Amino acid sequence: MADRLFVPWTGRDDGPGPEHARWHSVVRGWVPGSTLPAGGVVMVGFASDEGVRRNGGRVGAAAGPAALRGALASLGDPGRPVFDAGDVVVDSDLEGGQARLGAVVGAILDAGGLPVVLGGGHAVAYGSYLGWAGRPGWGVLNVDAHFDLRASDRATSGTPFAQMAADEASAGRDLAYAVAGISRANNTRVLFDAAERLGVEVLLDEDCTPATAGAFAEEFVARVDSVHLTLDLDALPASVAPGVSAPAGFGIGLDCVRAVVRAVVGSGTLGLLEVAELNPSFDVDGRTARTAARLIDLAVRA
Ligand SMILES: N=CN[C@@H](CCC(=O)O)C(=O)O
Ligand SMILES: [Mn+2]
Ligand SMILES: [Mn+2]
Repeated sequence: MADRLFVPWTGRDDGPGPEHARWHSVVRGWVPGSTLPAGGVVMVGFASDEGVRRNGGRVGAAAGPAALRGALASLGDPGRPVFDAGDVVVDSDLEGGQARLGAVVGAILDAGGLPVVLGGGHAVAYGSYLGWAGRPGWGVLNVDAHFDLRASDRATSGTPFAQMAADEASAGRDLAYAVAGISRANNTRVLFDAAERLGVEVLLDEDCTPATAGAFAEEFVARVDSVHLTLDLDALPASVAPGVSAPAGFGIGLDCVRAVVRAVVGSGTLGLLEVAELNPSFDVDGRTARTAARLIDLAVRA
């Protein structure tokens, strides 16, 4: 399937002039290989739910990037240059899509930009990783009810961090991976064992408060130079984020997720922001998309 180029955004229009500016009026198209101004943010969508399908989940996340753009569009001007590189569109060739996403992310990093990756099922994370793999000092901080460390002979939405760990091990490195929001009940012993074997730092959902989540993120950022921050929306309570494949029975408070985002942004180590698992077909009144849009806005607002 052909990838989608930038399409100009639309949204509420209160009149001309910078005082009325919103995301939709300031976002510009961006093509890999071109330059970026200082502080440039580049969004790229990963329109894919093939990994969710392979993982036995509820498909629909391929429509996530469009819903995220729709929810961002009418928020006020974020105050820094924002660009949109369009969507990597994936059919059954998930691996090909991940490779294409990696190439776009790598080009954004080469241009000095901050990639903001709009998922897509959580298989998006391995595609983003392919963009930073081999660059020194990177690590991945996941906010998720699930480890996504499944052993499998092919990529799914449940395998991205196992794939990263395997690639890093092949290159003689350890993957710096921490995850906040883990549900003890929704991950089997096999997955906890895999996490322990890989030295993954874990903060359970039941232990998350804004203070513990913020401190957990601060500890992680202290040991890396650049953070791939990936937000799986199923970490949030189902009432806040119904629009996902696997809604949470408990979930962690939005204030905990905000504490993580603030800690990473405040440390100056945010290297890549990613939102995963938005499934608009299960959303209620766009609340999951709106929440995700505010988290993106929180992370990039000047
Ligand atoms: N991204 C995938 N995450 C979960 C899905 C769990 C579920 O569907 O219950 C996983 O594989 O563990
Ligand atoms: Mn996940
Ligand atoms: Mn999850």
